[in-house]
Amino acid sequence: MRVLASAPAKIILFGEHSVVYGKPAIAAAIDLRTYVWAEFNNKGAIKIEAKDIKVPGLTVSFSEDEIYFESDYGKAAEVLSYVRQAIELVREEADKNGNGVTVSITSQIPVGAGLGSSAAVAVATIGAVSRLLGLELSNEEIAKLGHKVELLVQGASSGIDPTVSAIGGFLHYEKGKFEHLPFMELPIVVGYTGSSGSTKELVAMVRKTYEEMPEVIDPILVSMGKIVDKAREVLLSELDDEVRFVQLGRLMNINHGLLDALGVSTKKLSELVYAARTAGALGVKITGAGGGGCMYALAPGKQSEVATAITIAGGTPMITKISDEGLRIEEVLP
Ligand SMILES: Nc1ncnc2c1ncn2[C@@H]1O[C@H](COP(=O)(O)OP(=O)(O)O)[C@@H](O)[C@H]1O
Ligand SMILES: C[C@@](O)(CCOP(=O)(O)O)CC(=O)O
Ligand SMILES: [Mg+2]
Repeated sequence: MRVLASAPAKIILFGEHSVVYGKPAIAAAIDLRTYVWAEFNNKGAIKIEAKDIKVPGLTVSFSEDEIYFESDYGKAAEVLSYVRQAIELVREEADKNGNGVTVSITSQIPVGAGLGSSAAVAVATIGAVSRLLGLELSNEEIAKLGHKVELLVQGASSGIDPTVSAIGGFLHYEKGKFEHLPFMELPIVVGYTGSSGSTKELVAMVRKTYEEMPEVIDPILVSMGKIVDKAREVLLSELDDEVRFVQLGRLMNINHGLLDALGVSTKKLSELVYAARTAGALGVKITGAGGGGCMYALAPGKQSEVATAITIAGGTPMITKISDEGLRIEEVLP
C-alpha cells in the first residue's frame, strides 16, 4: 500500500512570535505545498527520502576500490528531525512501533523561509503515515500531532503553523484554539530574501530577551496582540475592501516595526520591506520567525510593481493566493 498526502505553506498575517506567549495571531494557508509518499518497508526501520534537502558540506574520499561520503551527520540528522518525530509519533499513536515505514518528500516550499515548511512537512507526513497505518485521524487531530512535533523539535511552538497547514484557509488563532475568518482575496506579494532563519533559534533568542527584560518586552507582545484584535475587527467588518486594505496595511507596518524591535529582522528583510513600500504597497511586514526568510506586502493594484521592486532589491517575489485547502490525502494505492 502507498499513500500520498500534501499540506500547504502558510503566511502569518499578524502576530508571529507574540502568539508563542499566548497572544492571538492571524494566518492563512497559501498555494505552495509539500507532498509526502508513505509505504511500508520490511526492515522495521524509518527511511526518509527528502528530495529537496541539501546538507551543507560533503567530504568525499577515494581509495583504490571504494568512495566514502562524509557529511555533517549531525546536520543531516537534525534536518530530518521534524519528519522523524512525525513518523515516531504516528507509530506510537497506532501502537505499531515496529513497522518499517519509508517516506519520500518533495516540496514547493522554500525551507526556513518563514512559510511554515516545518509544519507542512510534519502535517503531510502525519497524514500519509497515519492513513498507511490504518488510523482515521481528523485534520484537527493531525494539527495537534503536528504541534507536538514542533514542540519536540523546536522546544517552543504556538501550534499556529501546523494548525493552518492542516486546516487551511484564513484562521484567527489563540492558545491552541482557532476560528475560521471569512475568506478574503488578499492581493499580496511574498518576497523571499534567499536566506533562511531557524525558527528554533529565533524563538529562543526572543525568549532570552524576554527573560532578561520582561518589563520592556511584555508591552511589545501585548501591543502585537492588540494589533491582531484590530485586524480581526477590520476583516470581520462590512467596510469596503479599499478601506479595509488601508487599515490592514497600517497595522502590518506597525507590526513589522515591533518585530524589528524584537530583533528578528535583518538588513535584507528591511531592504525588501522598504522597497515594497516605496513601490506603493499599503502594508509590508516580516512573515514567520524572521532572521531571513520572507516578508509579505499588501499591494492592491500594485502587485507587479511591488514584485519588480522586490527583485531590484535582490529578493525573489512570489505572487501567491490564499488557499482554502489544508491537508489533503491525494492518493491511496494498493
Ligand atoms: N522538504 C523538506 N523535507 C524534509 N524536512 C523539511 C522540508 N522542509 C522543511 N523541513 C524541515 O523544517 C526545517 C525548517 O523549519 P523552520 O526552521 O521552522 O522554517 P520554516 O518553517 O519557516 O520553513 C528544516 O530545517 C527541516 O528540518
Ligand atoms: C515565530 C513563530 O510565531 C512562527 C514561526 O513560523 P516559521 O517556522 O518561520 O514558518 C513560532 C510559532 O508560532 O510557533
Ligand atoms: Mg517552522
